[in-house]
Amino acid sequence: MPTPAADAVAVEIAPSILGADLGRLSDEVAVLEAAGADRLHLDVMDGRFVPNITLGPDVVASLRDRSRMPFEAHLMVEEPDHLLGRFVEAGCQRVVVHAEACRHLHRTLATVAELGAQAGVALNPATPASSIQHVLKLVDLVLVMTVNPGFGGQRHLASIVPKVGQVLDLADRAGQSVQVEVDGGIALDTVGPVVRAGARAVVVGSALYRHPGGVVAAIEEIREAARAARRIAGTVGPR
Ligand SMILES: O=C(CO)[C@H](O)[C@H](O)COP(=O)(O)O
Ligand SMILES: [Fe+2]
Repeated sequence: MPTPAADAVAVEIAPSILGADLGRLSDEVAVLEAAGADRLHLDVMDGRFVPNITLGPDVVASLRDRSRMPFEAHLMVEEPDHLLGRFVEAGCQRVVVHAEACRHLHRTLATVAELGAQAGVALNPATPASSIQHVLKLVDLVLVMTVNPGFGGQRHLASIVPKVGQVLDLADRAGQSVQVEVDGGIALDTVGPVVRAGARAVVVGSALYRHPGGVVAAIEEIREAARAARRIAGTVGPR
């Protein structure tokens, strides 16, 4: 299997641990790393922005010592400014905040960069691509949500997928380069359209843990389906 970096049609796979056995979290992370995950997607929920509570920076810090994968924190947190430093110190290379959760989005993203991490911005299904036009120069990643955030295992909203192309068009016109990652209900049957729309990374949660062959087989199959979708689309350039 070619390494993603050497593979012109690679799509990065970022497992979400939401579907894992959280009582064995560090073992589950080790399995994902051994399975070839490109980075770990850490879903942080505050019980306010979304109706669920998950993990905080102390849990991330203890996982950091046990894994060499890049960590990406997806902060589903209302007004997250006070937590940005905690997640960077805990070892997150990228911090993704929700456009809808930040009163001063530009300032929040600039703070992430000042803290030395890569900044990402996430969009709820109802939030248009145009709402982040003014911050595209501050982010390296746009996370397009294809579920309403808050829970793993929800049905993928295929109607939101065209937003991937809309974000990429906006970035092109602004002369900015961003990666679009799609999060929500990604599985073998949903990964193709999001990749053909231009996504170059996908978050995968419950599909990994539902697969009868286990996490390794699930990552392998979804990675191959994503590569096939890129080949079919004939889009092996940056998009
Ligand atoms: O941000 C999220 C939910 O808010 C999760 O990353 C996402 O839902 C992953 O789980 P699944 O693949 O099961 O949808
Ligand atoms: Fe997520």
